[in-house]
Amino acid sequence: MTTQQQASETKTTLETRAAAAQEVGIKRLFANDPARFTDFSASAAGLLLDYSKTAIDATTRAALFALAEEAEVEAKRDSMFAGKRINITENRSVLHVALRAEPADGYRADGDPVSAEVMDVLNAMANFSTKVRNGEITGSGGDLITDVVNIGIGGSDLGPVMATLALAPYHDGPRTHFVSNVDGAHLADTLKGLEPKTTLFIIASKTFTTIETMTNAETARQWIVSALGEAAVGDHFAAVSTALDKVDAFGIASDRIFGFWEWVGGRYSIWSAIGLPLMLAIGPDNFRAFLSGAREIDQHFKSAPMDQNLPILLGLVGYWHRAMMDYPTRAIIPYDQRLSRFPAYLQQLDMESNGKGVGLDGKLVPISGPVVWGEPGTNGQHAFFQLIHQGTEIIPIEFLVGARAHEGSGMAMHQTLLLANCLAQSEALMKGRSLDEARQQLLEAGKSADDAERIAPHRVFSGNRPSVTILYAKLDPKTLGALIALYEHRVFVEAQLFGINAFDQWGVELGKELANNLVPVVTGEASADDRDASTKGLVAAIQSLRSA
Ligand SMILES: O=P(O)(O)OC[C@H]1O[C@](O)(CO)[C@@H](O)[C@@H]1O
Repeated sequence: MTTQQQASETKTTLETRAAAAQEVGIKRLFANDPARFTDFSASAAGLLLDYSKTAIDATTRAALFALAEEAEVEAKRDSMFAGKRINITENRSVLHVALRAEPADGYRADGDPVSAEVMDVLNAMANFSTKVRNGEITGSGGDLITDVVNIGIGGSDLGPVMATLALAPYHDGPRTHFVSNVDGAHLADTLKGLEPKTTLFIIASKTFTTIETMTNAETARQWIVSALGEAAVGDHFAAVSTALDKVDAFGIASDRIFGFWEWVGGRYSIWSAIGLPLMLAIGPDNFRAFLSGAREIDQHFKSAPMDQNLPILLGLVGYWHRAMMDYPTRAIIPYDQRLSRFPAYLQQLDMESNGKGVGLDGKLVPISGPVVWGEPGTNGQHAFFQLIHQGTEIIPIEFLVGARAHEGSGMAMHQTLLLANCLAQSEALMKGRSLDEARQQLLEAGKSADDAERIAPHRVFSGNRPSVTILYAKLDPKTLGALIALYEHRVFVEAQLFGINAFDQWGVELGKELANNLVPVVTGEASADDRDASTKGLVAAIQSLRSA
């Protein structure tokens, strides 16, 4: 059979299985296979992935593995790990895995070893963090640094925000704050209650040109200068960037500049010096544990056979739901309050990687990544789970939950209720409630036959709604590292199946260009006459409101 014939057969099989899945549903799969949980789950690096509550059966899974073979997922994975320039539109390697590697792993960016420089930066971060945490490095007046303000946006913000919150139980350093929006409210509200003499700013920007970050950095600089004088700037700023020349121009001392490399994408950079606020909060040892969890997933992704390979399995599940079942979104629902910013983090990781319309060949692609959204459980149950259970749109859910809490036995009931609700939601989505069951329940509750008949249809749950559950023991640094790396590689697997480049982000450019042109229009220095009628009308309305 030729490659084309094989691909065509795989496509036909998957389409047939998708049609069948609409009919057969998920419930029936459990009835037919009592061992379904064992057959459709896999574990690695302390993570258990249960994908049995999806409509994927053995035939479908075999076809998905064939699809991965045809898309050369494993070979392309090996190219990424080998430091090949797989980011073809920016002609760059993609080597965020090198940031959490051990020297012996021997990663090379386009042939050049990278381990030594990675270790140098990690050690410099550890040295700086230790001294800030123990008071050897102080503010300009000798005061202990009690508050760190990270100024960055996108990948220079979302990862540190998410990870710092996720690892709150491990904080034993300065308090951390994060400013990202150019809206003055963000910096103003953050600085309220902070003391210039005990505050350290980290200016985090891969390019050191992002207008939001540079505007916030300049205002923060003025806040320090007006309180402590120009000479104090050096003691109250550090910087993280690849653009070392631009940082130097800002006036930050070289021993407070932590670099990273072009082969680290912004949304893949939490492992780099972008993670400095996290290291300041939890200390170098916990940060290294965080890195080790991600490395464990890297080693697993590189070597595990497909049917045990968590990133490949999760990628195939994602592709099945997006491309074959035609579900436009997926919801990330952590039953872990400290992962409350994980959905927002994954929005950039996933949607800035796979939200593309053009493939590696420069031609339009028929389909690409889903809309990613989510909020923690149990809160989601009191907000949008109505639609998830009874709406006309099917939304695949990805539940994340830890078996153990950080809180002591005095709060054991909290974790029990959290776990019970997480399990109940995925069971309810799969099993649903039939019309007969709804009617019977109403009768048993004392409703008249007429009322039961009238109300029952409203209380039916279709069931057969897919979810996966990722279970871990406890949300500690190693587990968080593994979880993030799992999702990074899952995005990579889906990108190969969509046939797109996951590592550029040209789609963010047009808005930035137009914003720069509109600044003088908003200030009134330039006319809006050549803009479209909507923009013109809005500018006029803004100006009249601003002058009221
Ligand atoms: O770290 P920088 O260069 O300021 O960029 C911030 C963010 O802006 C983007 O370039 C576009 O959103 C992201 O990819 C990046 O994480």
